[in-house]
Amino acid sequence: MPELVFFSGTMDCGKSTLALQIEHNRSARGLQGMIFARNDRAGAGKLSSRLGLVTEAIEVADDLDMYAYLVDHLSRGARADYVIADEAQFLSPEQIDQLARVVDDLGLDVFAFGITTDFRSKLFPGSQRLVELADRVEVLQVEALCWCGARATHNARTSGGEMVVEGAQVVVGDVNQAPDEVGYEVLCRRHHQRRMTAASARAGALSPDVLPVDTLERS
Ligand SMILES: Nc1ncnc2c1ncn2[C@@H]1O[C@H](COP(=O)(O)OP(=O)(O)O)[C@@H](O)[C@H]1O
Ligand SMILES: Cc1cn([C@H]2C[C@H](O)[C@@H](COP(=O)(O)O)O2)c(=O)[nH]c1=O
Repeated sequence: MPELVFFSGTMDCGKSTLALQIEHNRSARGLQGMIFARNDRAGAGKLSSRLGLVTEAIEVADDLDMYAYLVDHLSRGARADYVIADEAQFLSPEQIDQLARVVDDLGLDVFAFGITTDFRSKLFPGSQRLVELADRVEVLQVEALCWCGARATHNARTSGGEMVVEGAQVVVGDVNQAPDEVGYEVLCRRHHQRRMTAASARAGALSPDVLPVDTLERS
């Protein structure tokens, strides 16, 4: 049975790498994928991984009907055996419905990859719809880690190393940015709730006025 699968995780946990591996394994067996992406850091029309691999993709615009696009592609005699959608958190709920229809009406597997929550730990609308509709939600097995060593479960947006909680939901960016730039850092829930990034924890540990993290966490 074809499926809609949502591979979800924090930033930097290997989602795009897995998307490229699925694409590689299937195309090595002669299958033809339709690859969609939106707002990839490598630029429009790309699906890229931090491991350095990149492939061409259809850039999903706000008004793209993904189901109609596939129907048109197939009716022109072109092939599509499966669908990959990276950065799926940026798709609209309507576009996720279209992907579900691709599974149900066209009989294709759809593999969607994305982060579930934003920097304020609120669901992206596209991810919410994926959780509602997916046949399976798969959490990636390689754990991204918080600076404290715990499994990272949340995405923080940082400015000058400090966590920020105000701003637009969508700001394309990366982890490990220079400290003076807006970037992202993955954290465990405890440190996301306490707004403690690696930089602020380090600063706290250096300040004689601040209790060590261990003491804070026992209180
Ligand atoms: N130099 C490296 N050596 C080994 N693995 C790396 C290296 N750089 C990045 N990675 C791996 O790549 C992962 C990020 O992959 P990527 O597919 O870009 O993540 P995502 O799409 O989830 O943001 C990291 O979690 C890490 O496992
Ligand atoms: C948390 C959060 C992230 N983003 C952006 C930042 C990146 O461009 C992508 C995530 O890409 P990745 O391949 O999973 O690293 O999402 C955003 O726009 N808003 C946020 O709150």
